[in-house]
Amino acid sequence: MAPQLIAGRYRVERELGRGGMGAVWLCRDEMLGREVAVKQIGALPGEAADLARGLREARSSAALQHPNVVSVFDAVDEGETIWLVMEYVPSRTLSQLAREEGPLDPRRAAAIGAQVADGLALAHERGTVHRDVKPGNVLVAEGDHAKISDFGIARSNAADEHRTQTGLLTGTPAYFSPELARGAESSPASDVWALGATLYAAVEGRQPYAPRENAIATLAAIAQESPDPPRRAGALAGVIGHMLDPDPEVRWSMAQVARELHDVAAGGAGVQDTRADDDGAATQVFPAPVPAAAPAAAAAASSPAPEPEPEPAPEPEPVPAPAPEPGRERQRRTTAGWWVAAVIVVLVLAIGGLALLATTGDDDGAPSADETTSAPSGSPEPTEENEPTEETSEPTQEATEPTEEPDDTEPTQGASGGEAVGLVEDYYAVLPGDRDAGWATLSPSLQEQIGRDSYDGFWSGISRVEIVAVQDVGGGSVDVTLTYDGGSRETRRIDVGRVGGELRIVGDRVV
Ligand SMILES: Nc1ncnc2c1ncn2[C@@H]1O[C@H](COP(=O)(O)OP(=O)(O)OP(=O)(O)O)[C@@H](O)[C@H]1O
Repeated sequence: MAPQLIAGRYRVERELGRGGMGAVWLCRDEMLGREVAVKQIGALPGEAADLARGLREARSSAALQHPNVVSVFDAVDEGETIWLVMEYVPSRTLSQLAREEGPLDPRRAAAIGAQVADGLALAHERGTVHRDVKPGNVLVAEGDHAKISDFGIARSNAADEHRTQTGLLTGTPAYFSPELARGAESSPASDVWALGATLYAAVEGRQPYAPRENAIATLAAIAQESPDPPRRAGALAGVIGHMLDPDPEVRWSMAQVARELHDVAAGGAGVQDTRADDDGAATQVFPAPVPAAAPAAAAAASSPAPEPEPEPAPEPEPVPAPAPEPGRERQRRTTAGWWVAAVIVVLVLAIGGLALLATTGDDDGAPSADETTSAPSGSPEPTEENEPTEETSEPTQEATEPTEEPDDTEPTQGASGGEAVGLVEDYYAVLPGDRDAGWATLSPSLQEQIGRDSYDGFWSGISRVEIVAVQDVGGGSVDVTLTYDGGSRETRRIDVGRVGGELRIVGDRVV
């Protein structure tokens, strides 16, 4: 039965939804006169102490103020029940969105993912791991403003992880990384995997690992096999590939993920996923299709996410990898042997006294409670029927990418090689610190293509950019090789011209 007044202060207005741990209520905070979302967390058998510790950490996560993180205002302990008081976000979860609208356009998914990655990157910087990143925990509000929720079960890095004191395993198996599935502790890298799996599900309309008969079988599959390469991810494919790197040591950091997602969201062509397999051969597990005409966005220089075409278009096919085919990595992991599954089973039985508590809210594609108004699903795994269908129209990259044709609405005159090199050096010298100055270096039509929000979003995730090499390639164009934050490196072709007599950057793409 619905409570009426929680903690003597929060007046219940209606139920917002239910997850594996309990209900979430829309309440009015009578003290502060504002609406809040209050989540009920039932104590698990023998877990009171652990829960209390988790809640202390939830309180400390209230200090995590970020526009893309659902704020936690309070945690109220009322004996058997604990209430988490959060910012109310009128929204749909990402899983609801995908279910209602079909698989997302890759650039839209990248834009949502970039915001979530921004929030998670800050959490990681502060030493907090989310531990339950999944589509059901991504709240998407008006204008696709995304927030990651459920930091309530997050723990600081030092704390006990997915395994609780009595051995219950918390989290959502479908979004477990391979190392977690093998029994490792959660880490920032496992959050990166989970966000990769979340974006995969958003664009593909299915989870990276098809639901199995039970959670342990799902974990075994994750531990042993690579997911099928995404087929609809377009420019997002390479980023997802890096996020789903089976090796947590090599997997990108959340900060790098954020940067790359902003770039794709802003129209960038995306990265190739070229990682070496055991033979040292480059294996494109998830190649990013790069249409010949794609202009690629610039360090933010790119067009905003195009609107999806109304007409269905054929699915973009992954670019064939040169030598070893995408299935190779999958095969290598599969042949690692069934012992992995056995280890998982033994581990779970040993630590858990048979208990495996897997949160299974709408994250897995199951209908959310606010759609079904039913009790939380007792089914350990979601059903395929609840996944977004694949029939939904998906614009091809070719259809949605802006072309490289010069913008004839903006008369430009060429620049000399020296002028172009000088302008590019000046441009990167002011970034990322002075975004206004950087922005002013772009021609008006490039500014219009990119959008100031995307530009700021891209550069706000970077603390240092350095020019490694710069080369005049003629015609007012310059190839510049950059490193971001001393890590990721890319080469961009920057086109410079005179607009109204002033030197400006008129084009930019990854080469
Ligand atoms: N801060 C919030 N503002 C608005 N709605 C929310 C908020 N938090 C949760 N909800 C709604 O309540 C539903 C249930 O949330 P909850 O966090 O319990 O689900 P879950 O993440 O699927 O479950 P679990 O806790 O098992 O991971 C969500 O699907 C969402 O629709």
